[in-house]
Amino acid sequence: MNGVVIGGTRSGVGKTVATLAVIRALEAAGHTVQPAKAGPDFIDPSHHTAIVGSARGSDGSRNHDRERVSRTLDAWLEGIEGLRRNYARGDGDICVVEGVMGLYDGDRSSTAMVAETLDLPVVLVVDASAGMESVAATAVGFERYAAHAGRDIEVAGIIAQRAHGGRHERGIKEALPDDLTYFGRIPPEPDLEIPDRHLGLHMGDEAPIDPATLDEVAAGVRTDRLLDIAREPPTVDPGDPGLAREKRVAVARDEAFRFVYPATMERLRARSEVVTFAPAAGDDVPPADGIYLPGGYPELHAATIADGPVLATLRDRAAEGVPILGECGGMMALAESLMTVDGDTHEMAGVLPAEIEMCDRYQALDHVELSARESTLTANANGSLRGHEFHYSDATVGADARFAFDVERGKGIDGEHDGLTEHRTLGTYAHVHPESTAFDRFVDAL
Ligand SMILES: NC(=O)CC[C@H](N)C(=O)O
Repeated sequence: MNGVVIGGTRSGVGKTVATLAVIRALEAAGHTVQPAKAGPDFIDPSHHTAIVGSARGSDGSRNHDRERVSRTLDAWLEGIEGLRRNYARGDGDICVVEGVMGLYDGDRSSTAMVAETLDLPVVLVVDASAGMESVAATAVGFERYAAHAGRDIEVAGIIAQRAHGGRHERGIKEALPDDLTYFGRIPPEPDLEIPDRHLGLHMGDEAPIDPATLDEVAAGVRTDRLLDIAREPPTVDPGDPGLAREKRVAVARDEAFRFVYPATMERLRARSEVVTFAPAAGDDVPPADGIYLPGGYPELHAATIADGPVLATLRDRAAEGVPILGECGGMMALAESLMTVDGDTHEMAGVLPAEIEMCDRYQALDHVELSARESTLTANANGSLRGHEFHYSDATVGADARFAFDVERGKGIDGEHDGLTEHRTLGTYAHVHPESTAFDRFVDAL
């Protein structure tokens, strides 16, 4: 699958909207697009997933008929081979990879590292709202910096963000040197703003950009030029399809539990039967050999979750020794209590000895590395596990708390440990990527 990387000069330059416009433009031209996101974030990919597959070809037909979930590409979490495998499992004739932060930012997995690992060309999104020739100068700087940074990447050209048509656009195009291609512009347009909340933008299904507006914007993207530069990464075996599906895993999936890497679902589905349930809609946990509670926003649905049947069932299953994994928001539901920013305290499942309190700012936001202390559910061949933490909540743990991990980098639950464990239940602030193999261990432990 050919691909391109949409990199930015900085965070907040408009990469997500540019990426959505590129996806939409390529689909309108008849292509089947696999979206992807550099870095561990769950939110931007939800916007890709919400928009992909919704464009219609010029004959009015849909280009494909199934949901195409945006893939997470992180060189540090997945490793070089893992990242290439994850890419290779994508589905489409072209992959559009949205970068993270500025092109070179991030010492463990920058957009530039992802582009280099996959040998994909970079299209740079440059803010053109207050510049013309300077837009070109910025692009030249980003191109030249690759050699200085020792990154073997090609900055192929730019998308001008917040650029008007006519004189403004002409000025930018004329200023670009021959080796930088103009791939189009995104107009200054207030309807393209995606609303924020704690942890980032609203999710794609909650705050969709009006598709008609996006289509107008997509008309400014030069798909012919993008297709010219798109190329294929080094080939890699996409990995084994998995074992027999003897076991059943129940996965919470709703507005409260929504931070799930597609690779995680694939890994679970390849090795077990997956049933989903929606605690925020009042669902109970279906019968299963193991339970996975991903992160999300349980604090926004705490009263509904507390009133429903799910917490009592989690408590019973945990005591029966059913393996349960809760990541961040999932761990919060397994804790004793959850206090929201309004000061309301809700009782949670009470499996793990922690009281959770929502704060009004980030308590952690970074990659994490954990080493296993005692656990059947975790750790790869090196005894370490890589993940990502981002949350506003803080946990106060009881003196009797038992932890599965020491924190090698990051914050974990108390600054030194992560992975509260009781019975065969594990709660982490880390979101683990399946390429760091925790999920194989989890499924094996069923
Ligand atoms: N990453 C998550 O699952 C976040 C959980 C919760 N919304 C918090 O901010 O703490």
